Amino acid sequence: MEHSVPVITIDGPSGAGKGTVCRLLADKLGWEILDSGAIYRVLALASIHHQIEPSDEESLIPLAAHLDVQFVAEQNASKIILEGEEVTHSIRNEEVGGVASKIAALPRVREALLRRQRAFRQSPGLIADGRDMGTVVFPDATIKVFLTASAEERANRRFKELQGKGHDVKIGDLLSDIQARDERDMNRSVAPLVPAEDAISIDSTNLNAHQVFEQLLEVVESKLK
Ligand SMILES: Nc1ncnc2c1ncn2[C@@H]1O[C@H](COP(=O)(O)OP(=O)(O)O)[C@@H](O)[C@H]1O
Ligand SMILES: Nc1ccn([C@@H]2O[C@H](COP(=O)(O)OP(=O)(O)O)[C@@H](O)[C@H]2O)c(=O)n1
Repeated sequence: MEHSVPVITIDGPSGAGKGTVCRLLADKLGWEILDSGAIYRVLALASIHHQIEPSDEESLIPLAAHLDVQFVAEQNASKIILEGEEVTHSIRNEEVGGVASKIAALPRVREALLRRQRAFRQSPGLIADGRDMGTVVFPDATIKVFLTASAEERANRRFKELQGKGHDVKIGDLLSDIQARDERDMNRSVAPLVPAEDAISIDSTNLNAHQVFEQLLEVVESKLK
């Protein structure tokens, strides 16, 4: 049965600019956002707090199924609360990203998070950011986008972002973290990072965020007409 609430999926690797373009599009259309990566990151942080190893699928499944997380909408962003504690910023480091991508390779953990992700589909529409939004979570999405950029450019973007926040980071370390995460995300057996067959691909290596948004908006406006 066709779902009446439209979804735009934006999948791609770390640092491609998905979050940035999702926010611009959500502002423009007045739609909700699903940051699915944040759910995997919150689960990763919860596993660290509870001292559960990323390979311990049996313990991670109930943790995923009962994850006590809230996304509280604020004016410009959304605040993320895990077990009563604000984790909006603490989930954003590379350690948590690395654990998230290990946990995300476990099929039954992904399964346990499916319903929670689909519940974000609410009127007037949803923009879903992740790795498998168009392939697995919302296969019937109205518009599917696969956003990429070279690994070097993505590492460079993260470098600038983290430096801007006062973190002492090395670009070489960021590049190897990104490459390790790409490798795991693309080669896992379940919901690997691949473009959906019906996705539109955009390579943002030589485009700024505004140019990517303009390209996307053209596609969206012609499809939603
Ligand atoms: N097209 C672009 N060109 C340059 N920098 C970008 C572009 N899109 C996003 N950025 C910056 O790159 C970093 C990563 O973007 P983000 O949206 O978080 O990527 P993702 O959600 O795909 O991991 C951020 O600091 C963001 O401001
Ligand atoms: N839909 C999704 C979203 C994230 N993930 C996993 O969660 C990790 C963190 O996702 P993220 O979107 O926050 O990562 P960044 O792109 O922000 O670096 C990814 O490396 C994936 O392994 C996933 O498997 N499926």
